[in-house]
Amino acid sequence: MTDPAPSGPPLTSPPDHPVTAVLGGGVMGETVLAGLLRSGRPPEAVVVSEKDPDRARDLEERHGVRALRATDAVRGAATVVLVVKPQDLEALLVEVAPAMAPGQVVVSLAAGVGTAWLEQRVPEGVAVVRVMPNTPATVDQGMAVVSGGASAGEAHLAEAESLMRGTGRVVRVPESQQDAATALSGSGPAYVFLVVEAMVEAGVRLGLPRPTATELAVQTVLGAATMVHETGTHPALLREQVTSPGGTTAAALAVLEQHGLRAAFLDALAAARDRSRELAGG
Ligand SMILES: NC(=O)C1=CN([C@@H]2O[C@H](COP(=O)(O)OP(=O)(O)OC[C@H]3O[C@@H](n4cnc5c(N)ncnc54)[C@H](OP(=O)(O)O)[C@@H]3O)[C@@H](O)[C@H]2O)C=CC1
Ligand SMILES: O=C(O)[C@@H]1CCC=N1
Repeated sequence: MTDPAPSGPPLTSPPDHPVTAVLGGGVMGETVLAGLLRSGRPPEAVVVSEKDPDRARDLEERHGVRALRATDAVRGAATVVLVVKPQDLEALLVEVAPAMAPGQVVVSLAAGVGTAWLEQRVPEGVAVVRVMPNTPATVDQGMAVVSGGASAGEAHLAEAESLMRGTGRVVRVPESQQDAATALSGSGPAYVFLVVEAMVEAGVRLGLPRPTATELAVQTVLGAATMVHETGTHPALLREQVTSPGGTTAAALAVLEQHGLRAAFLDALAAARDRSRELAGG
C-alpha cells in the first residue's frame, strides 16, 4: 500500500482505557471516532488510520487523536474497527492481519460483509462482530444493529455495543437479518432526507419562502417521528388522526398512493437488501 498516514510512536494503552483503532476515517469512521470521544474515551485511547494523508492530518487536528499506519494502529489495540468501503476490505485485511493478535476483537461496519468471510481473514483467536450503524450517530440519534461471529462471546458483543451506545440506540439481531437492517436503518436516513428535500421543494412551489418551507418540513418530520417514538401508537392510527374526512390530508394521501409510495418503499428496501448481499461478494 502507498504511504497512508503519519506514523507515530508505538501505542501504549492508558490505564483503564484499552486502545480502539478505527481503520478508515471517512464519513462513518469519523462518526464512530467522534462518538467515542463524546462518550468519554480519552483521545489517547483512540487511533485512526486513513489512506488520504490530508484527511488523516485533518482528523488529528480536529479530534486530537493520532493517525497511524494501519498496521501500527492495529498493534497494541484491543479493538479494531473496520470502516472502509466493502470493496477495500480485502486489501486492508491482507495488510493488517499479520499485526493482529489473539484476544483482539474486530468490529466491522462494512455493509454486506459477513462474519464468516471476516473470520477467514483474521488470525485464530481474534473475535469478529458485525455492526450496521447509521449517520444520525453524529447527533447521538444513531441506530446500530449488532451480530456476533462464530467466535464472538458476550464480552465481544458488549464491546461492540459500547462503541456505538454513546451515539444512539443499539440492538442485537441474528446475522441473517443484517442485510434487511442495512436496507432499513443503515440506508434509511437517506430516504428521510429525500422526503424532507421533496417537502421543502413542494412548499417552495406553493409560494412559501425557502427558509420557512425548510423550518416547517424539518419540524414536521421531527415532530411526527417523536410522536411515533413517544406514544408507541401505530403510525396508521396517528395518520388517521390527521386525516379529516373530505379534508386536505385525504386529498394528499390519495395522490401519494396513486404514485405508488408504499410499493416504491417495498421495492427500494428490497434493492438495498440485494445490493448489501452483492457487496459481500466484493
Ligand atoms: N456512510 C454511511 O451512512 C454508512 C456506512 N457504512 C459502512 O461504513 C464503511 C465506510 O463507509 P463511508 O464512511 O461512507 O465511506 P468513505 O469512503 O467516506 O470512508 C472510507 C475511508 O476509508 C479510507 N480507506 C480505504 N482503504 C483504506 C486503508 N487501507 N487504510 C486506511 N483507510 C482506508 C478511504 O480512503 P479513499 O477514499 O482514499 O479510498 C476513505 O477515506 C462502508 O463499509 C459502509 O458500508 C455503514 C453504515 C452507514
Ligand atoms: O450506502 C451504503 O452502502 C452504506 C451502507 C448503509 C448506508 N450507507
